[in-house]
Amino acid sequence: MNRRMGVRLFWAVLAGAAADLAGLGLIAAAAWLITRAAEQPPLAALSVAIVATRAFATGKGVFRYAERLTGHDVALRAQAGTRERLYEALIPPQRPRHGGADLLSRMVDDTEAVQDLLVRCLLPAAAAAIAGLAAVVVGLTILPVSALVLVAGLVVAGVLLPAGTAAAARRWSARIAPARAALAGRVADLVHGSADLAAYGADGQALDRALAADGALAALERRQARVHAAALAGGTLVQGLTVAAVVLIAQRAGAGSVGTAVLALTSLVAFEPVLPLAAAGERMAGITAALRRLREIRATAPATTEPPAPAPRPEGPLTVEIDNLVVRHPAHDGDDLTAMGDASPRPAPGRRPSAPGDASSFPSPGDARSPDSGVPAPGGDGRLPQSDGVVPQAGGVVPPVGGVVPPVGDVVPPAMASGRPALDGVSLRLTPGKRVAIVGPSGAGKSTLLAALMRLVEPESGAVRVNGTDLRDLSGDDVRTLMTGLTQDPYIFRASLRDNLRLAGPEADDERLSQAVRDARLGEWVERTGWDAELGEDGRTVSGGQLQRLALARALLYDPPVLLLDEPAEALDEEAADRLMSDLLDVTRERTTLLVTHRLKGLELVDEIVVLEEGRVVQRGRHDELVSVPGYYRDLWESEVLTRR
Ligand SMILES: Nc1ncnc2c1ncn2[C@@H]1O[C@H](COP(=O)(O)OP(=O)(O)OP(=O)(O)O)[C@@H](O)[C@H]1O
Repeated sequence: MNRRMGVRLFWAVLAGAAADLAGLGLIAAAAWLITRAAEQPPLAALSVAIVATRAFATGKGVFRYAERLTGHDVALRAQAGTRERLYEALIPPQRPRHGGADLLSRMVDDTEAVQDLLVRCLLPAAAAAIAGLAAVVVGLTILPVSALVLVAGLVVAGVLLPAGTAAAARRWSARIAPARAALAGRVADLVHGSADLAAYGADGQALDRALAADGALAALERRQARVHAAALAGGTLVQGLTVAAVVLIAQRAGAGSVGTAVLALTSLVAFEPVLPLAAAGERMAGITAALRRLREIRATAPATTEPPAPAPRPEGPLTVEIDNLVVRHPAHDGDDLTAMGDASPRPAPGRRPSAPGDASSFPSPGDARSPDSGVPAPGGDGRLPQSDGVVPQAGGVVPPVGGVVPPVGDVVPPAMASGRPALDGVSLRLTPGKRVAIVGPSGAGKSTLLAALMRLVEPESGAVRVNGTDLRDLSGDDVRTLMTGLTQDPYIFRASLRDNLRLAGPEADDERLSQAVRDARLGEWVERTGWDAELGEDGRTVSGGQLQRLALARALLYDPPVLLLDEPAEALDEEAADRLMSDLLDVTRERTTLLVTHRLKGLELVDEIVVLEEGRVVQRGRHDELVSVPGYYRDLWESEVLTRR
């Protein structure tokens, strides 16, 4: 917290304490006034008390207003600052350790905890301490022994009870938080997976599971609410007992009716700001947990390290040299997203689970590729599945809720399981205008190579250089200005078609936009749909093929010096995919391009084909050379020719 915030907080505490003191003064003055008036003294003897009562009554309202204003001002500023720091922490490429629902709840609920910490805990506690102290001082001046009783009561209600509720809440939240996370995961599954659940008739089961999670959470919360009610009742009981004790002591000590009334009412009012502290203690447990979760996110190390003084961005025609590159993905600790019912956004419509002939696009760093579970190919012949776009599923098994259907067919064992690097000594040279295609079975490391080029993963050894400058010396943003393209699971925003495209070219005029959609073979659809048509969130109103082409149009519009394309024809039917690939090879002529693909048709036009297997280059050359020698490429080519017949 900076100095300015500290000063604001100080004023808020002062205003809160002044309001409580005014309340105390009001009761004390009123009590004195009423009891003294009963003795019928001359009016002049009451005038000070009358003025004081008025002043305290007005002051209480004014100070309370000032406290609310300054307190909320500080709290909202602190919350905004926390959100800002959280967003900043999320900007650099990171391993996605948290599911979408979890992250959203951290961004909304956990940052609100900062507001509660100030408004519901720290400010009231500070104000209550000052008011309590003042009440004790009043007691000390009238009857010191009554002040001791008051101190005891205030300590029980203001310290012991809140400590007890905080401890109980910690115990409860240890049980409630997982139950809440389980419910959030189930609900996210229902929302994002509704189409799949309906398709496999699994919606009833999923709904039952969500209802069971809801029931479990409700039962825990009911029990917690009982503890909460007991704590509140306990506070009121302590208040009553303390006041009764003070009255008894005052009477026994012969404090007189005025003194007794002042002591009793002062004690009663001193508890007013103290009693809510039991609830604050309970909230405190949730707040500390929320702050810990926020720190956890902020402490997550970025996937790559930015250089302290980035080198200038290389200009002109670019030559990219990949030199003996080794990349190893970090092991995932703890967050098993699929097992937890990962609530991350569903794959784009039309996307299928990773399967042979169907690579998912290049990953965000740390993307846990659960599809690559190493399920062996039926018959182990490494053949491609039929190319009608239907992915065979093992025995027609209903996909696990929140999980992924295991792929069948041509996959290499996951790098994680075998401890091998995802890329193991890959070298490649991309000169200006050269087009290179990367092919290989699922899990071979193709997407990892593109991620390394976009500086989304850190190489273990080797280097990627652009015009001689190591990517590690450039800022990540600069690298992604030079080399980018069709990303993994492209996202379509809830915005017009034009705005969705403009994301990649805010300055682009209509002609450039039209050219990009024509190049992505989307012209007809755009004409039919209209540039101003609103597209749904996550592309829910467009087909898988349209989404893919729209993303491709975006990449073409951005027009980076080195164009990276990860399975641009994914999710298209064979005819459309062939057309798209042929157009793509047309528009990328003379453009430095790295193309990851499982479709070999048209690759005779590229300058070099690199075959990756288990992170290593196993074949490289031109199409004609590769089909003339036995190996993965020729097998793939033959199976493609067979399936086209
Ligand atoms: N974020 C990650 N964390 C851990 N392992 C990963 C991660 N991303 C990929 N891997 C592993 O690295 C290896 C290469 O994965 P990569 O996604 O690069 O393969 P790919 O050839 O692009 O596969 P596909 O064709 O299915 O997209 C695989 O074994 C995969 O399990």
